[in-house]
Amino acid sequence: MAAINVKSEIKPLKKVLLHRPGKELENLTPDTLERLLFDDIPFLEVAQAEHDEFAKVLRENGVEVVYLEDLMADVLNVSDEIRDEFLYQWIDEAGITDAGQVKRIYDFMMKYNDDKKAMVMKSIEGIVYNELDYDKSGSLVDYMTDPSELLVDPMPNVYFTRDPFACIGNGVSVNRMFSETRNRETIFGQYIFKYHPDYKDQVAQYYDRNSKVHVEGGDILNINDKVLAVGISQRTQAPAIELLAKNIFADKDATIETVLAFDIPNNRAMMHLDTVFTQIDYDKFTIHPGILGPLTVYEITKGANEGELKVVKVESDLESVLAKHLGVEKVTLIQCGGGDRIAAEREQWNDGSNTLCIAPGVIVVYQRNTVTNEILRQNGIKVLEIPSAELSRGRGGPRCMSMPLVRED
Ligand SMILES: NC(=[NH2+])NCCC[C@H](N)C(=O)O
Repeated sequence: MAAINVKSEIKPLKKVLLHRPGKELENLTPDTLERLLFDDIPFLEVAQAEHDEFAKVLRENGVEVVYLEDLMADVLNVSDEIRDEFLYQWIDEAGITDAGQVKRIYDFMMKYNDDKKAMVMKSIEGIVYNELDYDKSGSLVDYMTDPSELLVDPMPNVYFTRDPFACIGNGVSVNRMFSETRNRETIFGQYIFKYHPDYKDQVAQYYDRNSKVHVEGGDILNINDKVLAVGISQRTQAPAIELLAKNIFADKDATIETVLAFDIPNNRAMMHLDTVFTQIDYDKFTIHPGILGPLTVYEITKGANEGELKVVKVESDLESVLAKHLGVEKVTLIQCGGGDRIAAEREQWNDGSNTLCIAPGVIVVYQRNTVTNEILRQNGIKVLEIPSAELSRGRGGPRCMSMPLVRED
């Protein structure tokens, strides 16, 4: 099978990419929460235990779990040139411009040279100024920097591996993110798909992280081998969807014929398409009641001439659009929180609609969404619960915390 193969949201999951949260979470402070897109500071030990449970449930159900930090360590072990290219790019994108500081950070990171995984984890964790060895007497910049300050920001959202890049068919979209903090995460995607021996020269690339417009993986849903759905959301812009569609259509090997752009509300509770609905079976979805009702969807196909698009606006409802494109008579939409507004809003906030489907009718969910989980069971879905007191503080659920690399066809 191809190195990347993801042509649905529900077919048996064979291989998935995760990141086990590390000390980057301990570099969150009340002042940085908003900028770093967290709502609270998770207790690391418990978050890690919860995450290990997530990986365990996946493995027990036949899924191969690979970690971003291991793939990146392999990449940095390929050659010293690649390692240096990464380190300097990572330092640059952390906003370090002073040549003296660049050198000190580089030298500091090279202490991890014998343990590339530790180097990767440190690059995610961030660096406090006083961790570096330095002699202030040579630099005004150093005198003016508070030693207890974070010189390099942490990347606390890396455990949401769904977003910085996204597998589409046999290719990948290496994204340009909505926020500066998350844009640094896409460096990992760039290096893994360019240099990792398992992926190098084998994976079509449908988006460039240097693009000016943003798209995030949480908005990208592989409906089937012919149809891709993308949310127009807080995180994903219309011009980015056009670019993505053009690049996919230009790939002779890609099977996708239609890109559906769903116009969803632009707010944090519904930041991505996958925070409002996820597919859980051939004809079933969990959804946030907030998007029920009339919905505008744009059907994008190839235009008359090479490189052009045809866009048709469809005013419809979610059920009809999904049924049409899935080729089923009817789809069942299972509402987060049932019919109860307070339960719906609470459980939606804790990612009750953000499930990871590992086989038709089998999903991984957060245990805390008790109302929604019970309703899912009543609908015949096999619900695998994972603990979620700490992981949920980052506002992402099992789908956000995973990037499928291979699903069965
Ligand atoms: N696919 C998702 N819904 N991801 C959720 C990501 C949450 C993350 N804290 C952010 O704000 O970016």
